[in-house]
Amino acid sequence: MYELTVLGKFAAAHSLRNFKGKCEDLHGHNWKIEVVVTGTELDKADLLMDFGDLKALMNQALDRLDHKYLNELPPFDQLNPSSEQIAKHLFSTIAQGLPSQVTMKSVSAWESDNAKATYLGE
Ligand SMILES: Nc1nc2c(c(=O)[nH]1)N=C([C@H](O)[C@H](O)COP(=O)(O)OP(=O)(O)OP(=O)(O)O)CN2
Ligand SMILES: [Zn+2]
Repeated sequence: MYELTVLGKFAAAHSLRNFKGKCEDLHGHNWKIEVVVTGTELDKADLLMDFGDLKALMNQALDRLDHKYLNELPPFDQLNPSSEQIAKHLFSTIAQGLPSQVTMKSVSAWESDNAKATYLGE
């Protein structure tokens, strides 16, 4: 089994609905994102998949969030833009673009240097 990890980042504003504290107010974060995929079959170049292709898929998903007010952007107009929901959203978005021999393992969203949420699938 092989595992690849790529890192990305985006900056955005959010507010957490029903959060009884300061995070209910509008504020922003520089999220750091970790995407981890796995698979067993290597291609003719002995790659599970090209890091560049995986980064391109990730960055396409992150570009949609970058410098936005997340609460106005689907699905976060309905779901709270917590780091948990951001990780889950990126997991399903990026998974749709993976080649058939590659499986999404996890997406982690670091909200600060010392706090992250990870989505591992159902
Ligand atoms: N499990 C989660 N907990 C919290 C989330 C989250 O997405 N998942 N998000 C927040 C807020 O976004 C909030 O902005 C974080 O604020 P806080 O915890 O106070 O952290 P700070 O960046 O202000 O750093 P300090 O450690 O307090 O200095 C809250 N919880
Ligand atoms: Zn926040």
